[in-house]
Amino acid sequence: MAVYTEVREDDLAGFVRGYDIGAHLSCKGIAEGVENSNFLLRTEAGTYILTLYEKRVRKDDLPFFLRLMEHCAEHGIACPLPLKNRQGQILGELAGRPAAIVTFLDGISRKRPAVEHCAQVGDSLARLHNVAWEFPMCRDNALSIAGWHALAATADGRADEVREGLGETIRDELAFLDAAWPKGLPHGVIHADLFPDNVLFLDGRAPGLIDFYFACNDLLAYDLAICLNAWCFEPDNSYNATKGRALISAYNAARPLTAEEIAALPTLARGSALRFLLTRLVDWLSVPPGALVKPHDPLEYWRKLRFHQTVKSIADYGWTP
Ligand SMILES: Nc1ncnc2c1ncn2[C@@H]1O[C@H](COP(=O)(O)OP(=O)(O)OP(=O)(O)O)[C@@H](O)[C@H]1O
Ligand SMILES: N[C@@H](CCO)C(=O)O
Repeated sequence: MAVYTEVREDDLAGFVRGYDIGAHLSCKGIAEGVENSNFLLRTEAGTYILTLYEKRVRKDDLPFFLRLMEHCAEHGIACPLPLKNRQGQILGELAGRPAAIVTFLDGISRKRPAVEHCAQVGDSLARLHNVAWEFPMCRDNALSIAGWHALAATADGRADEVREGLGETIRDELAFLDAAWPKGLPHGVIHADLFPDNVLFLDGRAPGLIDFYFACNDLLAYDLAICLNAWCFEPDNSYNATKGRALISAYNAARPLTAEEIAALPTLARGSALRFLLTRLVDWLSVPPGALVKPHDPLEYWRKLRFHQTVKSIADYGWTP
């Protein structure tokens, strides 16, 4: 359930009056998502998403996320466009929280993506990178290699509660990545969380991309590695090379990978697997007994990591240049 902040009817009406979208007709909490409070807002002018940003999102980062969505939407990416209020601002305040209204995207997310969905995501990710290249603002990735050490320290001593030997695996992998992490690859703005629940498919148009709240500046091919992990494994954790080929080849067609990126992909995939293993592990260990929120399984990413540790080159992902 992702409605943490309740909004009083009169506060909502006042907030909506600040925009040129007519009076509000209904406003319903959205159950999906875990970070922020999201509402489906219907007004006389149409349907929108109202988001109240909760504690995990730093207020200082919000202009980056919202301006990035605006930049991408204005450059042809199917993503939410933040609305400007009557003062020309895209960020306001409601019920004591920073709040924004963005356009609603039609479409449905695919829990079990097919090969064609992987191809569409590869294409959309590359187009996003091409367009975000010119975005003038910057935000460091707090969840890149330096951040993984901090996360590992947070879970220190307790990883083995989840699986025996997990603590040692994490330490060894960090040591490997410290030595092997590539330098000098093309970098720019990345989405950094383009999982199936953040992509809305609709026949006849490019998929809609949402949830830009991890976006940051980092290696572009690292974003592809995140998608490889999120889209190309089956529920039994086996890697699907047909999906991998579709994803990488569609990405490469819209933004050709450099030889250095191709060589680095297995290392980037290991880093990405470790990143989600660590954030999931920290969340898993911090859930109080009896809590309603069901955290994501960290071991899913431990299994993915083990697969990437066996990969010799990009050909093992089903694609060759
Ligand atoms: N612009 C949009 N158009 C249509 N639906 C949207 C839009 N934005 C959000 N949603 C819906 O709201 C849900 C939650 O949104 P979002 O993923 O941004 O939330 P979150 O709290 O940041 O979640 P998390 O980080 O856990 O994925 C989405 O799964 C989707 O169903
Ligand atoms: N996509 C992340 C959750 C944060 O949005 C995960 O699956 O671990």
